[in-house]
Amino acid sequence: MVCVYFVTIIGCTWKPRRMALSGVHKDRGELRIHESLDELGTDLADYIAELSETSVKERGVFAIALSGGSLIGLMGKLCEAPYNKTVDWAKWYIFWADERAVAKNHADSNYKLAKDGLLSKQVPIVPSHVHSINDSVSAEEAADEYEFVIRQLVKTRTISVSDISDCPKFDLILLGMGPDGHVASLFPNHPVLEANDEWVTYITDSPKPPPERITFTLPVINSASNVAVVVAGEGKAEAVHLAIDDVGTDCPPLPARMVQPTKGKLVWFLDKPAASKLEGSQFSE
Ligand SMILES: O=C(O)[C@H](O)[C@@H](O)[C@H](O)[C@H](O)COP(=O)(O)O
Repeated sequence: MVCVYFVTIIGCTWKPRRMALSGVHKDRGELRIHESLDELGTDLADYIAELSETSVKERGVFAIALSGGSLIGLMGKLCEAPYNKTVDWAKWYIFWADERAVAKNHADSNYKLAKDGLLSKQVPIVPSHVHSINDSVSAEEAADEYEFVIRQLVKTRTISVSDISDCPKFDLILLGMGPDGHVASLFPNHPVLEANDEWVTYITDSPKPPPERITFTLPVINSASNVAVVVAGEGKAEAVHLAIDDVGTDCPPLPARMVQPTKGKLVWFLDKPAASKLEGSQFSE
């Protein structure tokens, strides 16, 4: 089905995509607004499969970082035809942009979420390429250890390196966003937003349970070649508006607004309810 929309979003130029409306915001990246979650899932799977192909062609590997939350369910189509057969899974190296400090078999574990929803499906991911975060040490130790692992993989260029800093340059970092505008475990007004020296850090007072978490810092997120923020539902519409529209500088920016890849590409995958408060947006079919 081809949907035609008439939309004006301030600062954007738009073109209809196969199943979505796609536009490039003047400074907040590409916006892809979908009619349904099913369409969003198909577009997301296409996008990840294309980036994987390009990266494997250029570098021989694909270094991808996942988050938790609804993102993993929305990635489900990747494990179905045609992607289960066409994606070069053996070249994937998988990381987590954030993790909760709980056991790997705990219902809150982002690793468990991804394992149950993706990694355990019929896709030939190499187990030694799955770099989960150590669940048997403190959050602080786990963050240090994870950064060390990433440093070793940057040395061997399994993960690329930024041309303008010493930061790792992941081929793709996938983020969800909470209704408060947090991404990974970077929460509004939290000192973790200022962590610039570490690649991976930890918090012990997350406003969203569980309290102890490990997270990539903003410099790492903003050094990636590609960052996708995947957001669905009306409950997040206000945060989407604050993260994308020109809202002035009276209030500190939401963490999601601080996602500004320096040289990489930012893409927002939204459904219509999540996009409903974008300034000047009027959807009509
Ligand atoms: O571990 C986490 O809590 C997540 O990584 C977190 O950053 C998540 O992506 C957002 O909270 C959105 O989650 P939902 O999509 O489920 O709202």
